Amino acid sequence: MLSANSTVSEAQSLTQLHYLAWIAVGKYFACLASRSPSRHALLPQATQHISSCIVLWSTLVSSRPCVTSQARRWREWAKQYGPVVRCMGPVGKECIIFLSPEALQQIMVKDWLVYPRPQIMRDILELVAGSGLLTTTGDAHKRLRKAMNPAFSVPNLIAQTDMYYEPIEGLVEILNRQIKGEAAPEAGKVFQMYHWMEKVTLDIICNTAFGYKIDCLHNPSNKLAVALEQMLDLQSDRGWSTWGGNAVIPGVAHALTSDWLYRHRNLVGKIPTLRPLSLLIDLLHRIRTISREMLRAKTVDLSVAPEDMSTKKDIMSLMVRARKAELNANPVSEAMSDMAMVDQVITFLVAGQEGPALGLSWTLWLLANDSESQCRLCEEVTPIYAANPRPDYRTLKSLEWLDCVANESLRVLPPIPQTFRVAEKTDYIDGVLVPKGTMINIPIRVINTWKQVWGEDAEEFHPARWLNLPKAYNPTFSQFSFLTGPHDCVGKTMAVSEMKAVLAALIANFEFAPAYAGQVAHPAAALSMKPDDNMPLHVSRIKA
Ligand code: HEM
Repeated sequence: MLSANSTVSEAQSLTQLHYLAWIAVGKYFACLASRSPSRHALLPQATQHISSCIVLWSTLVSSRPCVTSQARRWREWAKQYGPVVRCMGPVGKECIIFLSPEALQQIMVKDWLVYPRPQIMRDILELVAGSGLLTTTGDAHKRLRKAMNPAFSVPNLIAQTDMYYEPIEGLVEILNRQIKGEAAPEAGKVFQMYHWMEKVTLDIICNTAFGYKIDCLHNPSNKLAVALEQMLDLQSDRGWSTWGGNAVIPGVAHALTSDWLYRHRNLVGKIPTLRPLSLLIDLLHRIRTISREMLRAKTVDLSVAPEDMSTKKDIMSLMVRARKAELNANPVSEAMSDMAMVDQVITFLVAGQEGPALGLSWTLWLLANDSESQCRLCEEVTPIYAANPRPDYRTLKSLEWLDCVANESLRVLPPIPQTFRVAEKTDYIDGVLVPKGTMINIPIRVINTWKQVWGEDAEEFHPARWLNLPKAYNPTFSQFSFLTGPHDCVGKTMAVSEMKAVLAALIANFEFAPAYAGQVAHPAAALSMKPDDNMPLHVSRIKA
């Protein structure tokens, strides 16, 4: 076990410290305003909040290269000191990293109610993704998850797979057209692949989650696509430190989505340090307006044509239908309100688009740098694609090498490289005392590349390792990209199936290579791991 000096404070800019001060003041007043039974408990409670904010904040917001090097440092520590790393952060706040399956089982599964997502993380997620699965915990979360699970069941995913293909065919057509338009089409063209993956996955999630065709592949100025793209840019941009810092001040997240602040956003924008906030207010308003329109259209659609209801497989239709059935059976039941439904729309938009876009971009990067694996994938998918360019769920699942490639890419470069939990009571984990209030880092990328499980080449991309798994491999804890337990990723099966459908079509049609000699990856991590350079790759047509 390691007691290390502060790992997080070194890269903080003055601006970020300014926001830390804001958080501290805000959290302190929140505690004062809270209905705490004893005023004497207020100061420790406030200090607890403040220090949690500082640890999480400084981990996520400290400059992006620092996050990457910090992850690398943690990897080194885990290698050197074993599966428990205890770090002393700013203001004496502890953050512990656990890697062993036993510890992860306790935190994520057995005692999941004792280790929720930290409040600061939920505040930020609530702002961008609405109040939903990502932000609730305990009984409220259980109820919501129960309502959502049927939408992600395998029979429903089987029925949905065909909905992926209109956007996928649109993407193949666009890449083909742009390559043909080049002076020397046979030489191919460089594309910013992350941009294209963002578009195709947004089209897919709108289709599968809401039955709503936005076709942002062909309409780059689509209002929703533009707003979501700007929102994701805000996440990894320097603006993050501004809006994230303000979002955790109590009441601010709520205010940012209010009509009043929306009407006065230009005033907010006049204060230079608050300019990203003014953009955020505008984006949140646009996304919420469009989500409300989608929900209204859906509700009308389902009430006008009840006979069509059973044919609609998108997630929102299932939810509207379930709510209707619940209200019919019991008019005074606590069915989800319209506001709550809009929040679910936003949760799925945000969570359901970015993960697959990142997973696909990193997979293409890895394949571009491993021509042997790419060739083998091309040999596997080409005959399938020639027989039927819209392979169904079961066909995609049966492709062995495609499965190896998807698993290995998600293992080596997980779209969400780390997450956090907070201990709500004092207990022992892995024989180590974890005092109440301790921040727990779940270093997904470190877990996925743990040498004790995966061997000396754990950090390298070798899809073939999935054909002959190591003895120490544990199906739940050795590839942790979707976590496990009641808060694991509800969309994991959908995400993998969607990634496979896009990859099969791309690899059957194109060859991917680095955009230039000596190209290196630029992972920029805040909450998710985005390629900082939008992943330029050289794309050429497969020769017949
Ligand atoms: C490759 C793609 C994806 C990856 C790597 C991924 C990863 C994750 C991870 C690591 C979490 C847990 C976060 C935490 O607890 O801190 C999570 C949660 C979640 N994901 Fe995904 N995800 C992906 C795709 C999707 C898709 C396609 C959807 C929906 C359509 C989705 C919806 C959600 C939701 C709603 C949660 C919250 C679950 C809960 O707390 O009950 N994700 N995801």
